[in-house]
Amino acid sequence: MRPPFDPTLYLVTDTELCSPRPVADVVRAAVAGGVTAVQVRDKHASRRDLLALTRAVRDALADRPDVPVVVNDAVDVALLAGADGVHVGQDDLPAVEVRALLGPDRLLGLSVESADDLATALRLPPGTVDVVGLSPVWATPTKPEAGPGLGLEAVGELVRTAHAGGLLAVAIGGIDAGRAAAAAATGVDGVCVVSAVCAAADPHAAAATLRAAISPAAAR
Ligand SMILES: Cc1ncc(COP(=O)(O)OP(=O)(O)O)c(N)n1
Ligand SMILES: Cc1ncsc1CCOP(=O)(O)O
Ligand SMILES: [Mg+2]
Repeated sequence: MRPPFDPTLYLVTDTELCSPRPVADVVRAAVAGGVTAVQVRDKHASRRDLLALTRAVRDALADRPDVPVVVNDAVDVALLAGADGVHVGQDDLPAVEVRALLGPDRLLGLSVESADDLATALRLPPGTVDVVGLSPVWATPTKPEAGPGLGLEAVGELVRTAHAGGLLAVAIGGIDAGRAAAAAATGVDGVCVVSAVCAAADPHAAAATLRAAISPAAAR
């Protein structure tokens, strides 16, 4: 059985943007502010360092078992760290093979950059993928190679198709406090942020502001 997964406010970490603060400290503050899921992402870390980073984040959330920790790209690290799942993109290991390594009890996220990507994801064996990351909603300096944004209308269409196929959908790319409500209004199950929290002077306050923008009634 998969762990509970509430992606309402999904933090994807960036070690450089968190610096000089330890990533685990930023994550802990952001979760206290309303982040509901965390993805450990460090494109410059060795596998060894990514493993240590993931363990540090898990330890920092030891009292928050309700907040899943997902590893970006590295299924080996996710398994070794006992993480709740892994997120892969179109150029990473194929989702079916990652699922075979992960087993049935962990979450698998897959990036979707087009209607074709989504159609391919929906043809995978049932239970392969849990959530698609619609990417990017807006162009973003955090990942310039992600290219131009899909736009809100296209994201809304992808969300409807993902839901019809039984998948959760989250939106990522260029989402900040000013855009979070519009991104959430597409019908996504959650919004993902990197710089809006990792580069914030006060990650707790940044998360609380995002959370209030996304789900005003549920805001703490
Ligand atoms: C939730 C979520 N969606 C999309 C991405 C992007 O993944 P990918 O395309 O593999 O790019 P990198 O993050 O590996 O640079 C994501 N990480 N999370
Ligand atoms: C990892 C990733 N995948 C698509 S866009 C992106 C980065 C999003 O960063 P930000 O929230 O700072 O725009
Ligand atoms: Mg990737």
